[in-house]
Amino acid sequence: MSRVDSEVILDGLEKTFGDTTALRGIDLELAEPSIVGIAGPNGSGKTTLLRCLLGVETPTAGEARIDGTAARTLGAADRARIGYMPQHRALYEDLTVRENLAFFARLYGVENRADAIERALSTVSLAERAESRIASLSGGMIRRASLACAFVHDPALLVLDEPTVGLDPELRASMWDAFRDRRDGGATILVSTHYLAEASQCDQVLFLRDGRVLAFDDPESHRERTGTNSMEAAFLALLEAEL
Ligand SMILES: Nc1ncnc2c1ncn2[C@@H]1O[C@H](COP(=O)(O)OP(=O)(O)OP(=O)(O)O)[C@@H](O)[C@H]1O
Repeated sequence: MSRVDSEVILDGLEKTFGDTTALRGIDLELAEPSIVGIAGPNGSGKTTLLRCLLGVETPTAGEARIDGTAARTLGAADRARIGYMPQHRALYEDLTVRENLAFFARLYGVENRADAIERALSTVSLAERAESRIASLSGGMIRRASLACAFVHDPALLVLDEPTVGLDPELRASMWDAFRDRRDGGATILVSTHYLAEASQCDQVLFLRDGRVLAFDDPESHRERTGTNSMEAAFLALLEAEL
């Protein structure tokens, strides 16, 4: 599949749920393939930001655009260029890993499905369990299967909501290798995390707090600007500077 880089724009994105304000005016522009971490404490707005970007949540004000198209008006062809791994399980538990992958490949109109499925299985090192039903897998294997389903159509934009939560260090490292592979192949990857140490593996990190952008930069610049030597310390310094 020939791929054109994906352009992502968040323009004054605001979202309220009743009395709760989840996003308070988020601006972001991404034009180059990169891994962008969305980091912040529980409830800071990470999932809401990603859901607005995907068009499954309608912003109260502002707009998210992918390649110039407002997220809430994305059509089937636009969606076929996007891969999404939600925070919660979204696979068919009674189907095998391979059957789930075949379902998503068909949904996205992948032409050479058998090859695409093998590639996705090997990316997440799950080929040996391809014929296992999802319900019989460990939590870590299910997360890898979810990631494979988000990858199977070789999307230009990948949106991953806490993809490594609950995984052991070895599995996490292999997931990050898979993200870098995709980035090197031209994809833009937005990945939310509340593990700040992990955020240092991103090309750029957007720190969120209470629905606001505290800072957006590459990890080294975050550390330099705050005079710290870890992402946790950088985030704490940014929080203190705000108080
Ligand atoms: N559908 C909803 N209805 C009401 N409030 C919501 C809804 N979705 C999110 N919120 C609220 O919006 C705020 C941001 O939530 P969000 O899930 O985006 O945060 P998060 O940074 O992803 O959190 P976590 O790290 O816990 O996943 C929270 O106060 C949350 O309770």
